[in-house]
Amino acid sequence: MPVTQFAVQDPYKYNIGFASYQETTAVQGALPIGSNSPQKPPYGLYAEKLSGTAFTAPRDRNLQSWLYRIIPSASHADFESYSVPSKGQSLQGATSNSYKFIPDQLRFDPFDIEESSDFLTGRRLLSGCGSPATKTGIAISMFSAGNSMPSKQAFYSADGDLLVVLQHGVMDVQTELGRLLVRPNELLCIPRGIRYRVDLKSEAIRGYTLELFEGHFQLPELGPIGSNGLANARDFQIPVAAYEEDTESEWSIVCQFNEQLFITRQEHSPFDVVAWHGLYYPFKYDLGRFNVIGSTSFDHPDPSIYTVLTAPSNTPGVAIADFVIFPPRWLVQEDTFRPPWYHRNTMAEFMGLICGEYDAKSGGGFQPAGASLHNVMSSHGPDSETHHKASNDKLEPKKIGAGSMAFMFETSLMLGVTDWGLTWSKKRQAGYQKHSWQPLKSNFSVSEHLRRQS
Ligand SMILES: O=C(O)Cc1cc(O)ccc1O
Ligand SMILES: [Fe+2]
Repeated sequence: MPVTQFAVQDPYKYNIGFASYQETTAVQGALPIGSNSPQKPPYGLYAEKLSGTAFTAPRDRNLQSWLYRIIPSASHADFESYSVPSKGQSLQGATSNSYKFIPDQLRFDPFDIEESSDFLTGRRLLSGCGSPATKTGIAISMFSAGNSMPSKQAFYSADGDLLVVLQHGVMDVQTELGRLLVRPNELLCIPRGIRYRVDLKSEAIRGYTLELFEGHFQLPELGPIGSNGLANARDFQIPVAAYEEDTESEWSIVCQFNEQLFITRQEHSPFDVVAWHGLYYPFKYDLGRFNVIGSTSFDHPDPSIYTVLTAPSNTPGVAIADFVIFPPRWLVQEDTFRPPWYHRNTMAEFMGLICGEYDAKSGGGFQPAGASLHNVMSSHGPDSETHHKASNDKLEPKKIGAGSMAFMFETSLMLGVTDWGLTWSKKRQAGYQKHSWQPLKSNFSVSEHLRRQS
């Protein structure tokens, strides 16, 4: 069900279309026509280019935007090192250097909401691989907040694109390129470098983030599915230009650079972009609009049919990160064990739950705001209870996952876990593997099988 049914209405206007060329202006005539950097841009604005790819990237991957702003972003003081005041482990305290790479299947209880935090100070690195300095890999964090970011503060990350999966609350996100309201079941993507701030439109927020240090997300190919299906390009929403004129107050800009934070100050709002055009911009997508495709005959398909976005590696068909969802859907397969099969995967699978119950893990151990990690080649699948039930269920058409939305960050990389995840957060479930799979008993009996066949 689309999030538009959600109680909090979205006051903002959007343009639409994944990877579609945009032009938007908050003041008529602010966009130069036919050129990008005229000698004198309209209204005395400064032209500034924002590159999301190398200038020379192939046309079909090239992401650039032209911003027309009141003061260039270059006008600021020196950067200084910055530590976030936080009770938990700060971004600086947990970096990729401290990852533990372990094969254990991991599951986490719902992560707490840290009321005293804001979106910036409330991010806790949980898992990842690679390094922003070499533009390789990803990082997965939990975030929670009970406060808006301080007024006159903005944040940007030089490390990579940020995918936000909001699990609770409502976020009002002011970006250089315009404003977005984000509610649970909506996905937000803020590309590398774009300045933004997060105000709360609810008492608290909580969710998951994926930082992509390399490349960008794109829609998966549809192949034989044809020209529509899964996440349709039309359903991606892009902010329209919205600026504030403030060349008096002191603003602080916090920057994440190679997992460290820096701060600089300037006497003008970073949200002064009056007009922009290009292909590099933030967007949001309502997961309720996902068009689910599935098997109408037999067998459980690979979860890749539920891919919303993929960030490809240089190896064809292999992703640095896929964002996959498990929306409500009908199961109709005949003579089929319908939950996911037992499997070992060369990709690592990090899962989270926005709401409801994940059909493959019903026993209550995988809860909204919790998580699981099944690393490279770590065996997993239905727990013994789910197996027993699904092997004996009557195979009628059945709607599963009503009111539920589970998701998976799937990556070709091995995922390390921070000490915050393993111990400090106190959310790692003891005995996950023991309770899920060790109770599985042998059902092997040749004579019983032959008896049933005769
Ligand atoms: O492990 C999981 O729950 C995720 C998953 C779901 C599915 O339908 C098939 C494979 C898979 O890894
Ligand atoms: Fe899996």
